[in-house]
Amino acid sequence: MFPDTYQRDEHNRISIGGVPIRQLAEAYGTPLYVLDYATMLHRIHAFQEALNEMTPPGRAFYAGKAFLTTAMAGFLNAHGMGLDVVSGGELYTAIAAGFDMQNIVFHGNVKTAEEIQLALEHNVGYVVVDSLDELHLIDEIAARMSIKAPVLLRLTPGIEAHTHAFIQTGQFDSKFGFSMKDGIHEEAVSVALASSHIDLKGFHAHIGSQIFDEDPFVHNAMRLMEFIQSLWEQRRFWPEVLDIGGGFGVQYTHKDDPPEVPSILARVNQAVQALTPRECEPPVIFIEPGRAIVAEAGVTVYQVNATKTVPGGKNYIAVDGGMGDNIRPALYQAEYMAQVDGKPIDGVALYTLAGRYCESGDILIRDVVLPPVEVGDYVVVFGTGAYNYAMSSNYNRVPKPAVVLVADGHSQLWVKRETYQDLVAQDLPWRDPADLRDFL
Ligand SMILES: Cc1ncc(COP(=O)(O)O)c(C=O)c1O
Ligand SMILES: N[C@@H](CCCC[NH3+])C(=O)O
Repeated sequence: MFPDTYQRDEHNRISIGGVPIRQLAEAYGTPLYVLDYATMLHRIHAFQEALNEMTPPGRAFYAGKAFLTTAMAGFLNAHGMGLDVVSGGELYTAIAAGFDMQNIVFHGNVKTAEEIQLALEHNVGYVVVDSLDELHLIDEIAARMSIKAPVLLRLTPGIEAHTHAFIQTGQFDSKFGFSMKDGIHEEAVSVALASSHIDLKGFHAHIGSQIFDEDPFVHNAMRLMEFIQSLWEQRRFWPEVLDIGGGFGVQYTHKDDPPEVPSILARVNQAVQALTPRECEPPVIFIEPGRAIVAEAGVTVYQVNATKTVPGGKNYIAVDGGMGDNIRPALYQAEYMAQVDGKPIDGVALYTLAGRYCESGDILIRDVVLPPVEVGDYVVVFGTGAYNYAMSSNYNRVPKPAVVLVADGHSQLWVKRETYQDLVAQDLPWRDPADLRDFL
């Protein structure tokens, strides 16, 4: 759950990437998202090594929804990672960063005509199709552009991964993709193969997020393989690509026991080889890890604003951030671990880490054992690299924190802290509705 470069010195001062947390807090303010370069790089290399062990070698497309900025896209591109985007905004971020567009898969259960056009104009590697309506729309746009759109069809394989219900996606009644239960997936294949503007490259199935068991990943690949075997037998169609999505679990607290990615990928490889007919080449396996690359690379630094003990004995620590920068506890009852900078690691009291937002549910950590905490202390919450900044909001008109990268004793700003001026930048002043000239 800690960044790989996490250290505590003899005075219990925490540093990440060789930079003391206190120094970062003083230089950039709090709350502050800190990302460790070394951790991200190690995770990327671990995925790449495991994928290179596969025959044919697999490919990784980092899921931008976990955390994406222009600098992040540039960093991924420089290290040969592909990118999974789910909106025009994520796509535009990749374009702005000069990302290799062939190394992009474009996802999402809703893609507007403008988004599809933008993706095709920039030659994205693959568009992952979610519905028959979308397939027809892509066909129409590709026909207008006189091109063949490279697509994967997203299937829902009926695999229920054991994770929070809100982050399961593989079950038959999911809003995503073509269910493999009622034949709609076969209809989609027929439409795709009949179109002269669709190039059906393969299939995708993502079963959920924060998954700890190895088996669902392997079963997902097997379910896809059985389907393409049937396509081969019935239509002599064999795909180039099978994309098994992301979802590799990470450690947020000591209770979490993440799976071994090399073992999952070796088992997937074995299943794919075994289920490939002799006349065919095994498809290239794509994966889309998001959380597993950034979650543990990130920490959030907060400053303690107040402490109080309420009737019943509960000890609150109120910090200067909360659900605006980390919605996951409120949304999924997600659990996190925290430490206090400059204080002993052994706790003496049970605390509730409360956020600053006007919601009783804005609790970052329900129960955390910490040393005595005082106003002004810096509290570090671990494992916040994924789906924190990405899901942040301006609730209560609180500006979003800065994001800073740390490496080898240095820091580099990746996203500036929002200002009050930024908050009002898109607002227009009040105008009297009586003056209709101001209205459309
Ligand atoms: C299609 C798809 N791919 C990849 C991911 C990334 O998941 P994770 O961050 O759990 O690896 C998601 C999110 O769950 C997804 O919906
Ligand atoms: N946002 C979720 C995961 C959803 C994944 C998107 N398919 C989380 O924080 O855990």
